[in-house]
Amino acid sequence: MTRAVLKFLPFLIALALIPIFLPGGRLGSYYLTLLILSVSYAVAALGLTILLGYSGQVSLAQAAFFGIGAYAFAVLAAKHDVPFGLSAIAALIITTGFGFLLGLISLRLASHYLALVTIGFQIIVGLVLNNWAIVTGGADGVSNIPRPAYFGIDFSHDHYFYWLSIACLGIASYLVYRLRHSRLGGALLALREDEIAAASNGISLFWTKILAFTASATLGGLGGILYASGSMYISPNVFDFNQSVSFFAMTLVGGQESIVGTTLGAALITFLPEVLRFLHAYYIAVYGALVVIVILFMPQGLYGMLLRGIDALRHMVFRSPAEGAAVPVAAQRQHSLKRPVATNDPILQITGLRKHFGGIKAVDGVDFTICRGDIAVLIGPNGSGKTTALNVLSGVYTATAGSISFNGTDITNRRPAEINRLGITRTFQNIRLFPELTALENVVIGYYPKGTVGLLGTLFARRRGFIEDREAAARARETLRLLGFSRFDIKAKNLPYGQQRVVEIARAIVSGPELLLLDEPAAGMNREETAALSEILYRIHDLGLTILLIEHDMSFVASVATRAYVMDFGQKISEGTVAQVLSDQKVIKAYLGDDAEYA
Ligand SMILES: Nc1ncnc2c1ncn2[C@@H]1O[C@H](COP(=O)(O)OP(=O)(O)OP(=O)(O)O)[C@@H](O)[C@H]1O
Repeated sequence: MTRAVLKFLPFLIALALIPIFLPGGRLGSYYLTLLILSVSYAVAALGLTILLGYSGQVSLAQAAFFGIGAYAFAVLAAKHDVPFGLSAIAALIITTGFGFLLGLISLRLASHYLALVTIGFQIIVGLVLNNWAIVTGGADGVSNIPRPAYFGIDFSHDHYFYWLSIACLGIASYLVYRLRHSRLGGALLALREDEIAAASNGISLFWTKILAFTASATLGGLGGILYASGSMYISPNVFDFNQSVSFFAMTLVGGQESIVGTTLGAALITFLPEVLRFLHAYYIAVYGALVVIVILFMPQGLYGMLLRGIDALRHMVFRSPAEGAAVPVAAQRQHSLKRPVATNDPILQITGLRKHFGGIKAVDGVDFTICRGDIAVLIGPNGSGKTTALNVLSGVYTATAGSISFNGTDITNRRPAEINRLGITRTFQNIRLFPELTALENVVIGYYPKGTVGLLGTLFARRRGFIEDREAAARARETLRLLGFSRFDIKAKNLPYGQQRVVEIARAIVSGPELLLLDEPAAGMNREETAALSEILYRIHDLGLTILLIEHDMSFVASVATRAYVMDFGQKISEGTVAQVLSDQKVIKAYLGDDAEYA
């Protein structure tokens, strides 16, 4: 709380003081009206900060939610004399419901398809507002929208209403901040960075997308209520597609991930046309060009640029201490390097597994059993179906036929997040870290399935959320240190390849799974890094994990594996110890083809 308050309070106080400096007379009250509007826009644009900035979902329908909130409130309060508070709550519920609907649609679509659907939604809402005249008043709109009177304060006075709007903005900012710095916020960011990796780390794509859309719609609705009550009159043209583009621009120009940036963006987009009015007919063109320039050349928005400038200045004045260096695992206490002993207790049983892509039989009737305590390796020539098998195991692909049983539970064709929660985690052949997040944040997201605090807890039960977040961060640090890594605060995309692999493994084991699937963990590593990796595998194994890995590096395989399975053309062709399978004629033939006899 204190951190959020310290962050926003000075900014909100500065906003609240603005009316004191406005000129008197009609000009002053005109600017005050614009300020009230810009605060209502800022609240709605904060919805896009969640949806676009955090979760990466593109929506051009924020004006629709703004409109639904405004109209639902105005119709109830002005036409049916429902008390202000009740009308506002009902309007928020209705808007959230529409957000849920759009969220459901978004589950099947992404990027430009999703953007198109949101435009369609925006247009439908515009048409309804215009044509459902009996309820919305059609083109005439709704007038005489009330303002509240609470605690003996009559908010029909513009100054008071402005301060009420600032209070709403403060509450909205606080809630968005809390969401961002919680495990649900981590899930939103993970969704933005990489959906497959997010799902494989136990994050439900369904609920996370629904959360992003409903939270965004609720804030859109709240902005609409403030707008309707602030201007006391609404008509459909305010809530059209152009306004949705304006919300988009406010979020991008200010800085799509920044709460303060979005608020400043809203003010800028509201006031810029006024500042440019001296350009007469050309002002729209110049206004458009300025917005395009900011979006093109300042991807983090104006506020992001400002913060970077301040950061650069601070670096120049006070040189920052050197970043924590990586501690090479090999340089740490050496593990006993005792080859792990496998048991005969099956943990994973695969029976008749097939995965066909049209005519390609990538996996074609494979059976194998992994026992608790195994470090099992899946080898085979390129294109033999190993990664496909792993993808089916982890729920990334659905099986064409066959069954997979984990600890006696049938997990065939379950979703990746469910499989993760049952205790199977994985890494990917082409590392799938969340590139814009730090190493620590990546690993914290791996701990997501262990968290219990939901949305209400995140927003209102601060203590529980705080304790869980602290525990997740502690576990993430501990896991990274166990793997000899200490560059917690470096963005994943800036780490060298070998260290990215280590972070990905840490992310996969932080939640304490039973079975770890590794897809070519040694790929792209030099000899030293590969040696460190075997040490890492032993440490992980020591934690009680069973490991199944795909690997091409035979000396690495020979040094770590307790059991090996060989695939060729989608089928299992050999099974046994590494030495046994490597001397199997079928395996030699699969690798060397017709040269096998000669070899
Ligand atoms: N999504 C997909 N759509 C169509 N074909 C696919 C798909 N994924 C894999 N395949 C095909 O399935 C076969 C097996 O591929 P897979 O990646 O599983 O092999 P692999 O043994 O992991 O190879 P490598 O060792 O090179 O990674 C290949 O012919 C590949 O082209």
